[in-house]
Amino acid sequence: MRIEPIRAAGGRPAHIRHDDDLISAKGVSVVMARQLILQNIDLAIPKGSFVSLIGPSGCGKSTLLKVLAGLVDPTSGSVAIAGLSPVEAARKRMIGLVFQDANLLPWKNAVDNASMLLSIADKSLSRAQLTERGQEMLELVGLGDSAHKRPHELSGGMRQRVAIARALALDPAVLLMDEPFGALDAITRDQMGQSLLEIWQRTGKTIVLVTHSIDEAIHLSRHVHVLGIKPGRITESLDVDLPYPRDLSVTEDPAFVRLTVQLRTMLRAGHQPGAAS
Ligand SMILES: Nc1ncnc2c1ncn2[C@@H]1O[C@H](COP(=O)(O)OP(=O)(O)OP(=O)(O)O)[C@@H](O)[C@H]1O
Repeated sequence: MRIEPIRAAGGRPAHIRHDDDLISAKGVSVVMARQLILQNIDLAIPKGSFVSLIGPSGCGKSTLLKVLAGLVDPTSGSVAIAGLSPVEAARKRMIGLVFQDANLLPWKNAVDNASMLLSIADKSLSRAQLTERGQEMLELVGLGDSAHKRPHELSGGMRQRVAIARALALDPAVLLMDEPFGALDAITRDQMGQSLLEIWQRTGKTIVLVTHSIDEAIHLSRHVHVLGIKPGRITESLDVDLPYPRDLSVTEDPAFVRLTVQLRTMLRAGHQPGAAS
């Protein structure tokens, strides 16, 4: 993985499809247990972008992320990741996943947890190579000094950093994150968001983040897609035209406050079942 210095990132409106779209979903609907969970989702996510999905509880954000990850098949419509099906992309190690629970192996230390998926994916790597890679990823997430600590010796935020390191060790093109900071206190959550932003700018990964937090979505993302409920569908998309690099002081910027008000209004509309898109 090439790790770049932090740089400013450009962008373009979310709804315009380009050749540089890494992820595209067209007309995706999902029916589960005879319920229409997702309806006619169109998404175009440019390579290197940071996109958030936000919406009321139960609107289908996690299901949509699972569709992108190849863990749930759409009932109709299609998804492509760099022209491949999500299952093929996952097989080629192009997708990294991070969930709310870090799910670390309690008997392994941080560096072994960080290299755990890589050790399964690439049997040709020696133990020394795995350790080197795990250590490199721990440095990237700011945990270089904690390589030998076991999960019970780490805070919740530190465990999530290891989970991010574990996903990045595969050098995926896409990082799909489902409420990764949802269980953390507000200050740790802010710090984790800031770290994620720096990791994104250093690695150039394409990140899709599911979040319930309006501030987190605006602080981190280039584009925010709002989902409405019953059925789950994209009701609005918002471009966050705040320059990168961003730090937490951006939250005091009047433009940030305006965007949070705008997003809150969009979310309110999406809370009405079947509200028009
Ligand atoms: N395997 C499944 N079988 C049947 N229904 C399911 C299944 N998985 C999810 N659902 C339903 O799909 C809907 C969307 O669930 P999902 O977890 O995707 O929503 P969400 O927006 O991520 O919710 P939250 O914000 O609370 O995590 C819910 O009504 C849920 O009960």
